[in-house]
Amino acid sequence: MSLEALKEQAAIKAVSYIQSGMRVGLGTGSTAKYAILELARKLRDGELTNIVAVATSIDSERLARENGITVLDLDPTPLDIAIDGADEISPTLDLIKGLGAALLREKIVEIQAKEFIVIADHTKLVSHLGQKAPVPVEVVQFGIQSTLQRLSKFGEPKLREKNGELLITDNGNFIADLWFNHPNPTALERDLKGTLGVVDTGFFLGMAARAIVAHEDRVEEFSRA
Ligand SMILES: O=C[C@H](O)[C@H](O)[C@H](O)COP(=O)(O)O
Repeated sequence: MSLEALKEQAAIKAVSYIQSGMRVGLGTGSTAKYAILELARKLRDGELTNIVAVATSIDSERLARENGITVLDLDPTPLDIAIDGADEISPTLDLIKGLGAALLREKIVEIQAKEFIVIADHTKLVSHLGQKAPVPVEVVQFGIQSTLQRLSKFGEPKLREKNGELLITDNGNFIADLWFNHPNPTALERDLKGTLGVVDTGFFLGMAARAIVAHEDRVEEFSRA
């Protein structure tokens, strides 16, 4: 089965947790896209009604609206559920996110969800964070070389590019992908957040309540202990 099919399977399972009347956080990326499309299908087919959503990126907001989902701005009311992909999922459901550059809005939305469900194909499972991916760090544009120098204390930061230009996030910032070799993501997250010029990081620690991961032969589901 293709990876795309696995992503779709995980997304469809996650959307089965959405009930009519819920406020839903919509993720960003190639896996979250399938959750948005499945939610839209259920609304169209009348399997769900009275759903409002908040999106974690301009792209996801556009996709949701184009498919008939009502998207509101985030306000302080809790969301019932948020569904999103991840770049790495540890055995304790800690995550690295942001290889799609949406980490800041994702964190702002998903922290407000009563239940955050992470969805993925099996290639995202790792034994420890940083095994396969750098942690994306959102940094302000001003003084970028100074911020990169401060970040180099923690690993090797590299400014992300897209189409030959520096990538600019939905929030007008840069992304520095930081390859790190640090045994304790909680301590690293604290240090990174305390670094001048850093807005936020792609560490999502203690946030996901449930993971739905599609393998070739089964869809595995596990909850935070
Ligand atoms: O910034 C992007 C997000 O954190 C994505 O959810 C993450 O990168 C996973 O994306 P994908 O499902 O495309 O692998």
